[in-house]
Amino acid sequence: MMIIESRPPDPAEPPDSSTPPAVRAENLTVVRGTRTVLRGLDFAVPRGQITGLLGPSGCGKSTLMRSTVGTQAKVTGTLEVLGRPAGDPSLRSRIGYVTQAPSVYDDLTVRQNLDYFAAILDPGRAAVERRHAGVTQAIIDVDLTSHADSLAGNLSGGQRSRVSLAVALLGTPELLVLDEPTVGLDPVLRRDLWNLFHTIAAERKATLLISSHVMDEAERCHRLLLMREGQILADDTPDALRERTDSDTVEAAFLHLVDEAIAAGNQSAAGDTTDTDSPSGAPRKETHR
Ligand SMILES: Nc1ncnc2c1ncn2[C@@H]1O[C@H](COP(=O)(O)OP(=O)(O)OP(=O)(O)O)[C@@H](O)[C@H]1O
Repeated sequence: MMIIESRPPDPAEPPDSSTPPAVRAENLTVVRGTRTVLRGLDFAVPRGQITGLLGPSGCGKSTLMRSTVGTQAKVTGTLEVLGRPAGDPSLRSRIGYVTQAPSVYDDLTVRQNLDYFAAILDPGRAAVERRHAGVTQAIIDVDLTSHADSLAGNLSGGQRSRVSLAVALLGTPELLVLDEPTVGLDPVLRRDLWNLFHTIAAERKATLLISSHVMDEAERCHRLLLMREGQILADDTPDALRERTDSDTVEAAFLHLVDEAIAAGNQSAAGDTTDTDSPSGAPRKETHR
């Protein structure tokens, strides 16, 4: 694998305005239990780029991802994915999704895990060779060739995460939704995975939506959705965010935006006591394009 730079390479191509964005949300609202977890979000995720979804634990990142892949209940508002309503059956083979917990069978080897999922995606005897080639390529992509015949149960946490990622890469999906794929990994593995994400975006022209609560990973994304308490604080490039907030890092920019949101919330609370929907008094959203 190549060495990653701390700044992301340019996207393969500028976003094509004639095709709809990979994800488009308007007034996206999600209720879980008795709580409104996502609060009227508006955003667009452009195609062919890496968009980072960043925010503190519990702010709603996984909920937004589950909504995008169609596994979340009680979703209202508009949510379009690759030009179709989220959850549309036609999207199943076009999206790869990796949850936070690696979903692999411990009693199967790496290759057997992939063979199993490949057979579901692309069944039939006629597809044997195509499946074999796809599985071999996915194992190479995640750098697990030397462990292809190891039982998944005997792998390290990072290696198991990469098996999950390899499963998501089968079938060359147009959109990859990765929920905290680097959590718990050492710095070298994190760097290698980010290299892989950039290769996937550049060579396959795929769109990647990647969540993280590690702010230094933000610098590796083409665009960022910064979230806090179920709302979007900012939707912009890392450069634009740093510039706009006069900050050296995305982390400092994020803190600046949080302070701004709290100050604006305090002001509106002082002037208007009727809006009790926002738990921290933060504004409903601030979307910058
Ligand atoms: N089944 C549920 N019922 C009620 N509330 C829930 C449920 N699942 C999650 N929540 C709440 O929804 C909010 C958003 O959760 P979510 O998992 O989307 O956050 P997150 O940003 O992905 O967090 P993390 O980074 O820790 O994974 C949290 O406050 C959480 O407590």
